[in-house]
Amino acid sequence: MGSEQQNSDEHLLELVDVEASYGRAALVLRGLTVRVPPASVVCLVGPNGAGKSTVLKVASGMLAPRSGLILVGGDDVTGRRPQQMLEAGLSHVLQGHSVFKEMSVAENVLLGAYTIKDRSEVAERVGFVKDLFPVVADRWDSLAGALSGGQQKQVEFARSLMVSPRVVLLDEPSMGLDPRATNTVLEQVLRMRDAGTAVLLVEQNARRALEIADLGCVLDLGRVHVSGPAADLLADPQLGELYLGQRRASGPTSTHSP
Ligand SMILES: Nc1ncnc2c1ncn2[C@@H]1O[C@H](COP(=O)(O)OP(=O)(O)OP(=O)(O)O)[C@@H](O)[C@H]1O
Repeated sequence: MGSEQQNSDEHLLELVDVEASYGRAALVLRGLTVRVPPASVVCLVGPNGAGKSTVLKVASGMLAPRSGLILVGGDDVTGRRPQQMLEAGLSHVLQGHSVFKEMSVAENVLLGAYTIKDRSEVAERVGFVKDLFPVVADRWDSLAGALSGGQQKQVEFARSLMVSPRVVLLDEPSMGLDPRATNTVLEQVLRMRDAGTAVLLVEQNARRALEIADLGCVLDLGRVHVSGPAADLLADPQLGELYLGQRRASGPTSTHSP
């Protein structure tokens, strides 16, 4: 485990030495490096205000970095706008709920395909997301507002996959869901990965998210404090105590307060 993931040609998304702020306010990201390999779930954890959501905003072009590089498949996309980031292969599922409740599941999902002109490609993608998310297929003609919170989140996932992204950026997909719905949503995250889409995940439920992630990055004060295989982060007692809400079974209590 190290303070930074190793570089390689294999990464789909790389944020390298990124600094970012909101307007002229103080830096929120302070030289942060995060890399997402293919076919992986990379989870960002850390205390409130560490900058996790900001990493996703920078990656999707919602917030331009002050310095540093953003690479997609090795191509420099630094400074591109959200539509261009989408075209480069980065699809952002924002925090909170973004389904249009008075529209059908079908209409919500097809909103994700508005840039695709080829109708056969749209049909192919509809088939893909229906296979991946059975609830989307089963409730295709239902009003989205009639679905549970966890089901609505899967509609958002399906919408984000319509453009065949390389990496999906998921910001706290379990927010507001009960433990059972959280488990369902996180299982669907794994299905997305297994179907070929890498995932950069921010989750309030850090422990549960690391249990399903391949890699984890612990952020603190806008930097990567430590990163590595998610299982290693989970097994580290100090990280558990400081960042994952877990007390050590014995030994002195840390005085750190992240
Ligand atoms: N739109 C904004 N304008 C100004 N400051 C912002 C904005 N969004 C976030 N910030 C500030 O940036 C810092 C990092 O916020 P961010 O949401 O990225 O943290 P986070 O790690 O995702 O935290 P949380 O777990 O609470 O969502 C915080 O100090 C926050 O107040």
